Amino acid sequence: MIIYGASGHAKVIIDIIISQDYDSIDFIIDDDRSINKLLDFKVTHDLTQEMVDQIAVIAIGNNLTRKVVANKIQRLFCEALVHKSAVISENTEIGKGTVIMPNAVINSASKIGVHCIINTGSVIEHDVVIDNYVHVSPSATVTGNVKIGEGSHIGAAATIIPGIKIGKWVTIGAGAVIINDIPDFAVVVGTPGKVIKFNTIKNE
Ligand SMILES: CC(=O)SCCNC(=O)CCNC(=O)[C@H](O)C(C)(C)COP(=O)(O)OP(=O)(O)OC[C@H]1O[C@@H](n2cnc3c(N)ncnc32)[C@H](O)[C@@H]1OP(=O)(O)O
Repeated sequence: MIIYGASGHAKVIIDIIISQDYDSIDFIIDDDRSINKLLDFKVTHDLTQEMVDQIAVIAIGNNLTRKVVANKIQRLFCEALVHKSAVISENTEIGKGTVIMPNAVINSASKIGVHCIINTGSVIEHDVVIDNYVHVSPSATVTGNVKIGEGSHIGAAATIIPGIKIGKWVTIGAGAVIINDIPDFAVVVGTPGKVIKFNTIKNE
């Protein structure tokens, strides 16, 4: 397997891979030539012929950058990587390249897109629909029947009450409690959550 991005996020992905004995970590690749090592792994900077048939995961925390890289490299991406301590209903759909961190819970009939991050200890309740490139941060709670649009970031320990629709490329601040639908690109903080500004996302 190839890990794209020698980041802190990559370190957690390495733990997931080791926790499940999924596959060996064959290469870690990063554009930044000043990074030569991540934990005990060598970091390389150029794609070589021997990497061509390797499945890949993108270890980049920024949602837009993850989307740009996924579209650019057009590789065969791995099935969802799930830490062994995560609890996932069998009645879920989870897209390729998505990573599920330790102690996350995903309940029945939820659907999660490609290249998402479902971070440590977060809860995705039943019948939730999460679009591609979303990040649900540590300890966030997404309750039943919530929908989250592409590229949105749900901050650490935020709570979204049932049935709410979060637009695309939204940022929900850490600790916010979301009780109303949120428009595309909004940045929302507080309890109850209020829109304070809008993200400018180019080339989404
Ligand atoms: C494994 C990992 O580490 S995953 C990483 C998870 N990351 C997170 O959860 C981070 C979530 N990000 C936040 O909460 C950020 O504060 C954001 C994105 C909401 C806002 O960040 P910025 O755009 O830089 O806004 P900025 O810091 O200038 O704050 C703007 C205003 O909102 C307030 N504010 C910012 N964040 C919050 C928050 N979480 N809750 C309440 N108020 C907040 C600020 O106090 C400020 O108020 P003021 O204008 O009255 O002074």
